[in-house]
Amino acid sequence: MELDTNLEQLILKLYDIEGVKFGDFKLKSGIQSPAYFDLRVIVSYPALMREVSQVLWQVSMKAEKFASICGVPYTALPIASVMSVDNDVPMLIRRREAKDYGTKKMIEGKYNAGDLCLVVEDVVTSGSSVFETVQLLQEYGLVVKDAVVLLERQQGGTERLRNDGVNLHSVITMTQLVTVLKKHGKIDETMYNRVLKFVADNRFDIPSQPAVVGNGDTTVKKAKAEMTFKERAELCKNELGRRLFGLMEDKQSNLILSADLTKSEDILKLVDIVGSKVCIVKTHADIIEDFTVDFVHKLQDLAKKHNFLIFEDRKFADIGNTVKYQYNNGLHKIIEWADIVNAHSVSGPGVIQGLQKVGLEKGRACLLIAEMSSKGSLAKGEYTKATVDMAKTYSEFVIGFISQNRVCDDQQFLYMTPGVRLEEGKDSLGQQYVTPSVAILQNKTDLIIVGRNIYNAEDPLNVAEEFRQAAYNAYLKRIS
Ligand SMILES: O=c1ccn([C@@H]2O[C@H](COP(=O)(O)O)[C@@H](O)[C@H]2O)c(=O)[nH]1
Repeated sequence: MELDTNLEQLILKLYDIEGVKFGDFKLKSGIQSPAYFDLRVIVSYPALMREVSQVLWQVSMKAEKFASICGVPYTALPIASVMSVDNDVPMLIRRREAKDYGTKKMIEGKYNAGDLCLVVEDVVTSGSSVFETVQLLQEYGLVVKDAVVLLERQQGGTERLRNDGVNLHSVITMTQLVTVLKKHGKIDETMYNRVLKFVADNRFDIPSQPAVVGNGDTTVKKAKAEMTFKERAELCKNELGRRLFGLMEDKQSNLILSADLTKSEDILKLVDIVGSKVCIVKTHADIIEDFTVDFVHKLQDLAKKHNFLIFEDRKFADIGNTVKYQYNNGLHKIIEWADIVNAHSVSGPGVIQGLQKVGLEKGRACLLIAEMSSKGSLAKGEYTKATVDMAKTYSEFVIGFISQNRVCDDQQFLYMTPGVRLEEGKDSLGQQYVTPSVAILQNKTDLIIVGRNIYNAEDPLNVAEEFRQAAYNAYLKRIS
């Protein structure tokens, strides 16, 4: 569809302020994209901010009459504020994290249960950010039927939201954007085609056919896209793995606490606080300054009390004979207390053979590191594929992967994702973060691993509960 001149001018302005860029960009999902949008920059251009708010307001006229509007944090927050003030419509603020004092409300502002609220967003790709906000508003009794977005990337967001009962009204589509920029000589034909191909090749479509998953004895048993954790337990060849699948569903938790503290007392205190919210507690024994057998016993007592498994994130990576000793002997005697350990596949299958030689008879299980969350990780492509093949060969002991994505379509395995925070971002040492919904809904992994965001929180219990809900609700949504 052709755009009117005002929208053409708006697109050119967004390009001029570098809100829209072309080249090679790594998206939060790890995918390489030829186009990148950073509309946060609009706050530095008040006239453009007003223009964007006005076009979004115009498109909101297609929505059912609403009582309030709510911007998806953060970029759409100031946009929604301008729409609210200019059009005298009340606004609600969605918090990213609950305050640990006062009301602890995640939605701020005045509203009544049953009020219709319009959601405002700057860019939609899969629709997951809009949907997270919709879900939260619904939890507070609000009703959402419509959302408006400045730029729809045409990667399936509109369809996914429609499937969730939300009509998305967009001002500009990706096709319209690149058509205008090509027409005005801002991008050439090659980039135009690259972007459109990227969009077509990277859609987050709702599965319309029953998925054909796995092979041989792990084939899906019923005509639906995704099996439940309990159903998948039946496919798992390791008893501890089966227990974990069941535990996740019984406890309604696919949250792993990464208890990366250096004093045993601090770890035990933290684990006792959040133990009821997690299905696994992950340790790094070699960072604990006062590691003792007594600490291990206390941790095991807490595991019984709160019903979670213990995962020592040892990342074995040597030849089979050496890892066998590292697992069984030494100061930490990991085999004695860790239900689960993990290994890099870099040294070949010998690492699994060495570990399973001592681990299997004790009822232990192992994860392979198929991908890492850190920037520049070499665990990708052929390495990841070879890791998956190894896991399939040793699936009596290997119950899944540490990975950022569902690295294979085999539902006997569990996919566990580190680098998860309530907001996307990174730390200063290469760690990269996605949100629980990106991990579970978009990248289709099963469990999230969270460290600093929980143990550094003033109220770890509250934050752990927030992660638990976000991750488990995302799983429920995926299987529904
Ligand atoms: O690819 C990987 C593999 C392991 N980790 C571990 O997970 C936690 C993450 O901690 P945050 O504080 O939430 O960043 C940590 O123990 C890492 O060693 C990972 O981050 N990425």
